[in-house]
Amino acid sequence: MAVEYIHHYHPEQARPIKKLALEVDNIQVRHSNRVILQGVNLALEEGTYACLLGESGSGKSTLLAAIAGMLKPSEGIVKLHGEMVSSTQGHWLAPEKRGIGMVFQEPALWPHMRVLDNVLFPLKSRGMVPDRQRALALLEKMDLPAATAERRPHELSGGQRQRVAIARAIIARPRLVLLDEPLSALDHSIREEIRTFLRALFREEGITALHVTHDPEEAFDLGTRIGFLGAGRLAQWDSPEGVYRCPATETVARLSGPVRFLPVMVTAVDAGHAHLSVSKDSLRVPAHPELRPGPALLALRPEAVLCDSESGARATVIRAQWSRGRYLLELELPEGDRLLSYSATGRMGIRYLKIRPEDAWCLPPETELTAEETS
Ligand SMILES: Nc1ncnc2c1ncn2[C@@H]1O[C@H](COP(=O)(O)OP(=O)(O)OP(=O)(O)O)[C@@H](O)[C@H]1O
Repeated sequence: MAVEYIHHYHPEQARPIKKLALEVDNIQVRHSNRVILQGVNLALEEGTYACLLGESGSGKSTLLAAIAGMLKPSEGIVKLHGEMVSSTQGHWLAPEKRGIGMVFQEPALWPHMRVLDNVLFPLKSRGMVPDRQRALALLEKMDLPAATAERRPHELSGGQRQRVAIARAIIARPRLVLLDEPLSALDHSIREEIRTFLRALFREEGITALHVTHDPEEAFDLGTRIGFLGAGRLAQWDSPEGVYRCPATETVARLSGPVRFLPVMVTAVDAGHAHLSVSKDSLRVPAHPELRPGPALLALRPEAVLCDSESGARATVIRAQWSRGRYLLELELPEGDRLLSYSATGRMGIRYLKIRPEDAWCLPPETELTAEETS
């Protein structure tokens, strides 16, 4: 799937040009002769909040480490705001000079310092003026009033400590903020609360962010761009809608929300659509650009399957789960394939299904590659 780069200016285009805050070009990382990342390209426009999803061990943290300068890639380049900070031709900017703010799963605050001094630490350590007013304003925006600024980290809750860590990461107006699973150790309600702060504060400050998470809800809530790493490669880099509606692979589809797959035979492909049949119905559905006639997978989100019809393919409800004001049903077709659908009722038993072709997506069967095989 094509990686999106800056859209060059064209007089007819109303879209303003934005500068690139980060360019990663053809990065390869090896550990003990094992390829961890292979040919990864991505570009972040200034002010973008991008989220990176991927299965455990797919190389997400390794990519952040390569961008931050905590490891040297064996191939490829990294540029920050147009400046080459890492290349195999000898460019190398030390991590502390890259102007990157970092937030990890654990806040890692200095226990002996007051909250205010923790937030001011990046300024002091770089010999910059410790801007107390800015620190207090950032804490205030994170709903941490002045009295909290006087406390020590152990006198705060886990969610408050992570908000302090976020304020510390942005105090020095970094060129880029990397967040590695920053909310994973927190309760659901606290995660939602901090997401609200992150969204508002990062937009207000115009900060560019790359946020690694394993939680699709978090990625879709925060990300204006979403990337997927699989076996050390970037499988997709797209808008949230693009990822959800047109996933590049079966794994991306699974990791980006509820979905089931039907094995189908594509008889023809025209103008980005595949012709196929499901339960004797002929369908023309949007298709992956690399799809060819032959065996394929039909990816069906719950929205693509209507189950309250009077007629259609017969299926049995095998599970009904109350989900945000409606039921998410799992239905089994006579051949044993399973689909998901939303319904106003959780009634078990027989339903008749219809597929909404415009909400379906046809993609080639996945060929699983491991990072080692790609080397
Ligand atoms: N220093 C290292 N030496 C050897 N192998 C490493 C090293 N660091 C990471 N790896 C391996 O690289 C692969 C990718 O690790 P990484 O932590 O980047 O994955 P991840 O996608 O962030 O995983 P998770 O979601 O579980 O945190 C893993 O197989 C890991 O064991």
